[in-house]
Order: sequence, then C-alpha cells, then structure tokens
Amino acid sequence: MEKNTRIWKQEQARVKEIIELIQAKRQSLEENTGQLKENIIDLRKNFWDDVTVNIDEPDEVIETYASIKQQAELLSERERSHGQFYKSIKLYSRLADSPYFGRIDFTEQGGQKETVYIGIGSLMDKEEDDFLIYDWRAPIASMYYDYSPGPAQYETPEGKMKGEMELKRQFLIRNGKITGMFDTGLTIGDELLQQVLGGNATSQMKSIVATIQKEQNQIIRYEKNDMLVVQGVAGSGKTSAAMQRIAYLLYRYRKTIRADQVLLFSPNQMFISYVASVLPELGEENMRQNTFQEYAAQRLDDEYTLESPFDQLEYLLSSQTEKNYDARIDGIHYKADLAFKQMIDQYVTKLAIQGMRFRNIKFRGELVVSRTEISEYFYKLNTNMSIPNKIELVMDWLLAKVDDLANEELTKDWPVEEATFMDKKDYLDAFKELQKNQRFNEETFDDYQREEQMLAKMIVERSLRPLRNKIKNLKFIHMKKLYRGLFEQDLPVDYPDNWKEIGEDTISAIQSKTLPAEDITPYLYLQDQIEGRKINPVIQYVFIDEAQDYSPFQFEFIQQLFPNAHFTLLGDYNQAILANVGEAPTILEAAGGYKNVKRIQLMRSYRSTKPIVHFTSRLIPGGHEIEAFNRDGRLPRLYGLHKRREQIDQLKKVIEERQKEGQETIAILGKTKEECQEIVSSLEGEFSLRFIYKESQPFEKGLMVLPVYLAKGIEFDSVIVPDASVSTYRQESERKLFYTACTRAMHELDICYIGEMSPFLKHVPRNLYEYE
Ligand SMILES: Nc1ncnc2c1ncn2[C@@H]1O[C@H](COP(=O)(O)OP(=O)(O)OP(=O)(O)O)[C@@H](O)[C@H]1O
Repeated sequence: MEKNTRIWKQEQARVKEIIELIQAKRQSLEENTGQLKENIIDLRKNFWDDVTVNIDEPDEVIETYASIKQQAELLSERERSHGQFYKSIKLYSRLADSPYFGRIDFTEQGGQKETVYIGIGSLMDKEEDDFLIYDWRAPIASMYYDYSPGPAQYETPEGKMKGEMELKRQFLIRNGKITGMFDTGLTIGDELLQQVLGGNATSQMKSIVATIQKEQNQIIRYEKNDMLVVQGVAGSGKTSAAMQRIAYLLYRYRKTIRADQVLLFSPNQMFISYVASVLPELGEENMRQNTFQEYAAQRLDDEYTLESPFDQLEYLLSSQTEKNYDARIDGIHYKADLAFKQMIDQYVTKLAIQGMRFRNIKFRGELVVSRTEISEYFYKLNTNMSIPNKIELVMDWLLAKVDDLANEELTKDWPVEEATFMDKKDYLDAFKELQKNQRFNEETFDDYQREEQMLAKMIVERSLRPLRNKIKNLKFIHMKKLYRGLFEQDLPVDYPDNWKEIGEDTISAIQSKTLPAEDITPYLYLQDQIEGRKINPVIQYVFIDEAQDYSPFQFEFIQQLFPNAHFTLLGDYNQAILANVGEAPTILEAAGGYKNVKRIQLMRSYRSTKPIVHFTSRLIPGGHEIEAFNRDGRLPRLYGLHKRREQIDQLKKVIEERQKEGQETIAILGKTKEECQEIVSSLEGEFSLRFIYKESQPFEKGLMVLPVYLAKGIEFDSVIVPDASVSTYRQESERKLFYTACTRAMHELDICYIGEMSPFLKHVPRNLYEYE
C-alpha cells in the first residue's frame, strides 16, 4: 500500500497512540516492580522476625510450622508477582518497538464488527476492558492464519464462532513506524514472506509468528491426539512450527504447564544453540533440550566411552574396505529394529529362570558375598515376582550383609590403627562429623577410649560407604556380562545372517569399554528391564526434531521414558542420514502402527529460492511433489573439473564471488570430516574460515567448512558442495546425505565435481542448472 494515504495515516496514528499507552503502562509497572522488589528484600531479611518459633511442646511445634509456612507462602507469592511483572515489562519493551503485525476485521454471525490487531503479546486498554492487541495465540487470532477475507470461523472452548472476515491487513512496524502495509488476499502475503525469506541467514533461528502459513498453523494449534507426526520436505518450516507450537502450548495451558515440562530432542549441540533464542524472543521461557546421546551419557556415567551417531556415520562413510564392515551394517540395522527389542524381551524372560550375572562383593580385597551366593539368593525368591522387584530384595539383603560386615570389621585391628595414624585435618573432620551426627560432645571426646572407639566406627563406616553406594546403585548386577549374554545365547529364532560376527564384534567393543552407537538404546533398554524403568512422569510434551534419524526401537524406548507425555515428531524421510535407520522405515512411517496418530504433511519449501528447490527436488524420488515458495534467484551452478588440483582453485573463485555479493554465511559442506580437513588445509592461508568438526562448536556467521551431518537442521546463505563426483556420492545410502547438503542453501548453491558427476546429478534436467 502506498505511503501517506488516508488509511496509512490513520494506522500510523493508532500505532503512535498504542505505543504511548504501552510506555505509560511500562512506567507504572516499573514503579510497582521497584516497590515489590524492596518488599521482597525486606521480607527475606526479616523472615524470622515475623515467625513465632517455639518447639518445646508438640502444639507449639505445629504452630511454629504453620507460621513458617505462612511466611514462606507470602514470600513466594510476592516473588511470583515480581516474576510476572518482570515478564510484562519485557513484553512491553518488545511491543513498544513493534506492537503488532496483523489486523483482521471480523463480524460474528448476528454480532458487530470487531477490529482485531494481532501481535506477539496481548495489550488491554487503560480500563483493562478491551483488547487493543491480541496475542497471536488467542483463539480469534487463528483466523488471521487460516482464512482469506470471506466466511471464516475459529474454535473457542465454547464451540465454533462463525462469521465474515472483511479485511486482513499486514504491517511491518519498526521503531514505532509503519514501514510496510499490505492488504492481503489468499495466503499471508507473499510480499511480507518474500521480504523475510530474502534476508540473510542468521546464527539464531527466528520466530515466524508474523507469517505463519495455514498448513503450519495446523501443526502449531493441534490439540487432539497423543501423537502428532509431521512429515515435511526440506525447508518447509518443521523446526519453526515446532518452536511456535511450544510457545502456543505454553500459552494455551499456561495454568497447568511450565516450560520445563516440555522437552525437545535435538539432533546435536549446534542445533540446540541455534534454536535457543526463539522462545525468549516470544516472551516465553525455553523448554528443556537434550540430545539422545546426552541422555544416554548421563545414564551410563563413565562406564563406557559412547560412540556418537556422527562418529558411527564417519565410520560407515570412510571404512567400506574394513573387514567387518558388512557385519556392522547388518548389526546396525538389526539393532535398530523392534525385532531386536523382542529378542531382548525373550532374553529377559529366560533370565527370570536362569542366567543372571552378578559381581562378587568385596571389601578390602576380601570376598564378602560371592556372585554365586547372590545368584542363589536371587533365584530362591518367588518366581512370580518381576526381576526388578527381586533385584530390590537382593539389594536390601546385601545392605544387611554390609551392616553385619561393619560390626565384624569393628572387632579387627585395622580401624584402630587407621585412627591412630590419622592426620590433623582428618582428625578434625572426623570430630566435626561425629558432632554433626550428635554422637559426641566435647567432654566425651576427651575420653580416650571412647574417642578411639568412635573414630574406629567412623572409619569403618567411611570405608564401607562406597560399597553401600555401589549396592544402592545396583552395581552388583554385571550389566556388561548380561548384555554379552544376549549375543552368546543359542541362536535366536529370527536372527540375521551375520549374527555370529555381529555378536563377536559387539562383545569385543564392550570388552574395551566402548559402546557402539547402535548398542546404546538396546543396552539401556536391557538395563531398564533388569533394574526397573527409569521414567520421567513430569514431562508433558516431548518433541523429536529430525525424527527420521531415530530408530523404531529408540522411539519406543523414549516413549516408555515419558509415560505422561504427548508426542510431536517432525522429520523428513528424504533426510534420513544416520545409519541406524538404513533403508528400514523411519519412525515417521513406523509411527503409523501406533494408535491415535495424527499425520500432517508439509510439501512447500520456504528456505531456498525457487530455482534451488526445483533443482534439489530432482535429487530424490517423488521430489516432483515438492512445491517451491515463489522466491526468485539464480540457478544452481555445477563445475565439472578434470583434475583434483583444479578443485581448490574453483572453490577459491566461488568463495570470492559469494563474499563479494555480500553472502554472510557461506558453508562448504563436505561428506566426511577427512574431506573437510583437506579443504581447510588448502584454503586456510587465504581465507578466514572456521572448521567445524565437532557438534559442540558454536554456529556463527562467516565462511565455514563442515561435514553435512553437522549441518542438519541449519541453513546458510550460500552452500558449496566441494565434491559431487561419482566416487563420492554414488550409493543409494549417500543420496539423502547429498540431498541434505544441497537443501541447506537459502540463496546460492554451487557444486563441484571431478571427472564424472554423481549419478544423482545426472537425472536433473539441464535447464535447472548452469554449467561451467
Ligand atoms: N511461515 C514462515 N514464515 C517465515 N519464514 C518461514 C516460514 N516457514 C519457514 N520459514 C523459514 O524457512 C526456513 C526453513 O525453516 P525450518 O528450518 O523450520 O524448516 P525445516 O522443515 O525444519 O527444515 P529442514 O528439515 O530442511 O531442516 C527458515 O529460515 C524459516 O525461518
């Protein structure tokens, strides 16, 4: 819309008024917050002054307790209000810059026309009667995303509200000034989206509230089934929709759900930091984020070195010639499958009758309880009891044995000897510890005999502490041997061809204290069947992004961990790059087997320009169904080189061109770490670049070289694939990796190859790229 029209001026005048009101509200809130803060500090300082403490009589104890409770509640209520005030001040600061981005005029059937302005938070008028701005998550705001002018409706807790939408308007407001205004038709204005998508890549993902598309809104506001599965093509806004959905749920259920009851499983650490600012930008606290690997590492302490799924992928991409390569691939696929879970279940059933493995319990080098004794005790327990229940009884039995041991040890000489040789610091510590336990006072400590006795007892207790802890942590179960046993049993019914080799390799890995990536889930699962499940009942919503890379077994395991959670899975089976899935159906497809699953498909790609989407969609089967958002750009470029040494010169040329054009984030995406390393060595002297080879490195703007698997979920202004020769990308298993690399590009895509091009490129029609 043209500037300075009557409508423009009217809208600008309203913006001005609203901002003045926001500022006034903010000021008054700041004053109140100041007072409240002082109040809280006072309350904390004088907490005990207002509490009557008397604990001589039982009645008085109850009174004291009530008085402390009342005071604590008062304090926490004030602190909560302070938190709320603080949150509102932050929201006002954001609204003062850009109070809203949309407006709809809506007349409910039989009602009056209502003008609804929509922003990232709501604002009431001075009298607190009417909404001047509606939060984008309010029910009425959903029409903004779902309808073009004409008949429209929205859901409320009381039912459907139907009516007519007369106007739908978009605003771009910066620093309190309208810089763009569009009256829109069908979808949320191409113009605005064009502007947003045309910008440079950022090191932090942005919120998309102003331009959420109808199909994405469906994901964001979905509330019915327990499981929502989103299959969306590369760049279709899955991660964006997931983040907005979390913000939506935190708003919709704000009385019952806190941000720390929502958990997002992310593909890697870099991704975690990439999405970390979206919710705070929307005024919400961040949800919990974890990688599966992190979860496993916490569970397994430092018993094993865990292979990361990326190291596993590196092995698969670089070690084809190694002796056991085929067996490993078979093993990876088999261990990802639910058949393997079943095999473990059957194994556990057998263990209930025989075959459990325990460790000897030793103290000071001497056997206290032998593994045979533990086993005998275990198998004497009632056979109807579950293994975890029996284990608990074994634990109690062992702890009682340690109590007996403690008494026995006290009759020996070593505790007294150790007490005699205690240095001064230990002696003082011991004294304090005994005092703390109120076993002693200063007078009795002077009594030499008693002192010796007490110290000896303490020394025995101290020395037994690690043993007790180990027993409490169920370390008397020989998990390593139990897992081994799984591969040593008689051949299972449905075993894979390479079963013997798979078993030998697994056993040798765990003997050397390494847990291969494919064994992590089965190992933890077996452990849970023996020790009892470690569930987390607090989490209400679990999101799994890049869900195509989770195995069906892994997914079932995660589901069991969070029995009270609703699940949202988002992924793209064309980007399944991790080996645990292989050619087996990913959980995006497998989830079809679950009850109450709602599936949503996203076919439109927003990240890349239209020419890049047209090009990349030819790299995968079924790609013709992918729709490109209408954003212009140059055709991708292919560089056919004859010799390897030409490659570096070509890369240099391309980098210089892209930098000159102002592309801020340029990524050279190699297939393996080794390929990247070679490129880095050749370019290092001439360019300032970063080599990202570990997921823990932060993602920043600039020129970088990294393996494709670390670029999962992330995007760059310009992507350069350094080597798409037939020798690098040939096998079907590499197709998805190549596709993932190319679809990271927002604006520019350059691809080099040496000699013959990859067969995946041969199917791309010649008019979809430039050739040099
Ligand atoms: N409605 C929208 N408005 C503005 N930008 C959008 C919208 N939807 C998606 N985008 C942008 O498109 C890009 C891709 O989005 P996102 O990363 O969420 O997609 P994805 O489906 O998770 O991608 P991939 O599977 O390829 O990693 C991001 O830059 C995002 O901001």
